[in-house]
Amino acid sequence: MLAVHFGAGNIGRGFIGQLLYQAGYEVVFVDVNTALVDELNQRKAYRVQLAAAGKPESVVENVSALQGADVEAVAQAIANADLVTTAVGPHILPHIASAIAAGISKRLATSERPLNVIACENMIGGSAALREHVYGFLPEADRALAAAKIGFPNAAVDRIVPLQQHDDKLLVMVEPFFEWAVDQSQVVGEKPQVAGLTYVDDLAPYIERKLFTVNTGHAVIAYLGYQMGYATIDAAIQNAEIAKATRGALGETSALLVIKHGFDEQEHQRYVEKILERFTNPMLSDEVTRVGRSPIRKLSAQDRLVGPALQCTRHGITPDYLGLAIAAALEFDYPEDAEAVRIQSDKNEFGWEQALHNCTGIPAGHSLEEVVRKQARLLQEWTSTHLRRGE
Ligand SMILES: NC(=O)C1=CN([C@@H]2O[C@H](COP(=O)(O)OP(=O)(O)OC[C@H]3O[C@@H](n4cnc5c(N)ncnc54)[C@H](O)[C@@H]3O)[C@@H](O)[C@H]2O)C=CC1
Ligand SMILES: O=P(O)(O)OC[C@H]1O[C@](O)(CO)[C@@H](O)[C@@H]1O
Repeated sequence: MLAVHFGAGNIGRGFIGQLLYQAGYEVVFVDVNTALVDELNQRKAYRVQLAAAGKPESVVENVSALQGADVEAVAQAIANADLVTTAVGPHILPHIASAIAAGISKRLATSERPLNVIACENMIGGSAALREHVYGFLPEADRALAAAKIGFPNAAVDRIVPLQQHDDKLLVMVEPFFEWAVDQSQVVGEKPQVAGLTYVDDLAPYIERKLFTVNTGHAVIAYLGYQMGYATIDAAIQNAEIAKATRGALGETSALLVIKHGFDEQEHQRYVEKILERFTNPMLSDEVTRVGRSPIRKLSAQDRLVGPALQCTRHGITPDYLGLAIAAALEFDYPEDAEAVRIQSDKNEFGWEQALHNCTGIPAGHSLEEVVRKQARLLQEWTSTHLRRGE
């Protein structure tokens, strides 16, 4: 069995590639990082280490890699594949679409075998979004055939894989926990059998539970932690005020999720506690600047902060703590993050309110705007007085 996986990065190697290998797939990675592609082709294997006592390791074998620019080779691999997956980042999906379309056209010309393409990204409707991009490159004649033979089931993926800094370029350290849920209603042909992959009828509750708990909680810690001078998530969450704000924000999203999806309150609270415990893992050493990366994406109306905050206001829940994190995200001035730099320059050029509207799409006069404004003042007090670490 052959799987083509776009993105040989942290999640690609540390999660999806590992599970596919364990399920018996030969995995061909596609990446634009030449050093990574060369190393994978030279060694045909890499190590995955668990961030747990004793750092247990396993080896992923039977792997190789293609350069993303080699569209002909990538298309040929897709034509032969049994499964295609991605973990490149939401903003990269449009850039891999033409190669996937070329592969689909090649495949449809010679075979009737169904194929599923699963985007494993932190976004709602990732595979559906990729499908739109791919269809933009498919010739008219292939679209009807593709609709019957090529599935794009949406997925939710959860495993914390921080930035890697090892002498061994391929080694990847991951947390023990993982969850991969796929919408089975969109699968064509036989469902790929991968241990650790769970098929669900309705993905919405899974992805919202994950995005509005793991990613919301993480974002709250990252943006408040950055403001208060912490380098890593596990250090930041030790701060009592940050811990309180994180629990507060997850209290707001929990109330929303329980109303929206009918989750059992106690069971959901156990899920929240498990997530909070994952954030404290000192072996992950996960930088707040990684977790806070791309703040414009993270502040967008559907994403982990503004998404639940807007929905909270519609359900009578005041999103004070989410508002605090939104205010902190607007202050994330990490110079190596292009989106952070853009927000700061927008604030300078157009003012705080306009920058808030530009990033979040919160309509002028919306009650959430007032909540964020109030929390921005609170944040200023925090950071200018006793809470900035080391002062
Ligand atoms: N790291 C984590 O803990 C988790 C990440 N995710 C999601 O997984 C996705 C990937 O994240 P990471 O693995 O952390 O990022 P990463 O930066 O480690 O990996 C992304 C890889 O994609 C490659 N890439 C970039 N442009 C490409 C192109 N045009 N064609 C092929 N490959 C290309 C990069 O060279 C890199 O190797 C994101 O959507 C992220 O939100 C989801 C759950 C957990
Ligand atoms: O990968 P993104 O969307 O930039 O956000 C970082 C977040 O995603 C994760 O990498 C994985 O869920 C988390 O560690 C963090 O909440």
